[in-house]
Amino acid sequence: MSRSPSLPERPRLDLDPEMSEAERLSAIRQHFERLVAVNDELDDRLSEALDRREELKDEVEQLKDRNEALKTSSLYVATVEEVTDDGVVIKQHGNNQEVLTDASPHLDAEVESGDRVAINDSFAIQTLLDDETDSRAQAMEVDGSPEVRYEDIGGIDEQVREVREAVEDPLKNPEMFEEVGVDPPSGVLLYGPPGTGKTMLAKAVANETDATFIKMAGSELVRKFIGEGSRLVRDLFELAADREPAVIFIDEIDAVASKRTDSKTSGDAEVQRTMMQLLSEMDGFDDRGEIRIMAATNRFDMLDEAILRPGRFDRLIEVPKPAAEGREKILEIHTRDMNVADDVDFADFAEKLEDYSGADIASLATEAGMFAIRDERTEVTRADFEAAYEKLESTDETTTLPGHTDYQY
Ligand SMILES: Nc1ncnc2c1ncn2[C@@H]1O[C@H](COP(=O)(O)OP(=O)(O)OP(=O)(O)O)[C@@H](O)[C@H]1O
Repeated sequence: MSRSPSLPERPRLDLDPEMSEAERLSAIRQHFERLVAVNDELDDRLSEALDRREELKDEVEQLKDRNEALKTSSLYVATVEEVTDDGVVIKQHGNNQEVLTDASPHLDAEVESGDRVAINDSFAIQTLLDDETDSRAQAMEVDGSPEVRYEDIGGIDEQVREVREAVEDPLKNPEMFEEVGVDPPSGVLLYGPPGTGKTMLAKAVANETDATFIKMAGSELVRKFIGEGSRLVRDLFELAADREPAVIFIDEIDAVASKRTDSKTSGDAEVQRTMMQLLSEMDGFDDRGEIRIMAATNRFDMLDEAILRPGRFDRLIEVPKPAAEGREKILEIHTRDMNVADDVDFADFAEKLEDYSGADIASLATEAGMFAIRDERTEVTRADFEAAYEKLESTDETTTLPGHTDYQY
């Protein structure tokens, strides 16, 4: 930081009593001239300082305006194509329009070709965004060979059968559908309470068909920047086309496909645009080859009917919480690798796990194992399962777990 130069030294008047009248007059005159010079210099400094203060004030105002603009207006996402002497060429996401524009002065030196940027209504670059590949990688989970198998899923055999028919058969035997002359379902929507195995079903079917599993959370599609959600949807389908056979799985689809609300905020409009992009990708689905699309929701009641039309999510599969027999099966699955004592009767124990989801049962089994470990035992006993049950039930009184919440679906 630069320091302001030190102030000029204050002139001193030294009058010697020995001096003649004329000498004293001359000394006083010189002192007066020095005082005037110092005064002039101080005047200059003062006016410089005042100018600087005005400049800083302007800068503060500009920063305030920019801050306000960033806070209140929606920004669009674009990629920098080229930095030229005449300005910066950007390409907007969403409509691919190229525009010659400028960066805000504070970004001028930083903008480089290939950067992802946020632009305002007049196309001026406002912010440099994170690397796109990072944000895409965050938004999508890609698994070349998911480990879940059908045998790992308990209590929902009928749903497994339906998913196999709607997703696996068209991937494995497309010619059968052609010969018979029926179109396989375009998209499969799994709906039901959380933790019932919807994601597992999608992973298992991808595993069984040697397909790449590509998961995107609906909440990730609801992005801050205009054009980003629809761009991610396009990326999702492009990635699936590169990796086919592939199973696309959109979790929490209600985040992008809820019934239209009356409010007209720019955020809602953006969600709407993202949903439109999703619908248009699905409508062009016939030519997409070996890609199957699945989605899941806990909020079936909230869905916009547009996504349920034929050619879109036209196969609905309800995945409920398991009944007692299913709960027993899930208990067995999650204790497969455990050393369970002979006094444990899963059929009996499953009876009391009324309203437990598969995920609740998975945590109960882990919890029972933890009780044995704490006790330094290698065998998990009936008492451990009872203790785990008591623990989860008491947690339930203060939180919403295990899944005793009323979900509307
Ligand atoms: N039917 C089931 N059989 C065996 N394990 C299950 C079952 N359902 C859930 N689980 C266990 O719960 C975990 C979470 O399940 P999953 O992610 O498939 O649920 P989900 O229905 O997709 O939930 P959400 O709606 O919260 O995404 C699984 O990894 C598994 O351990």
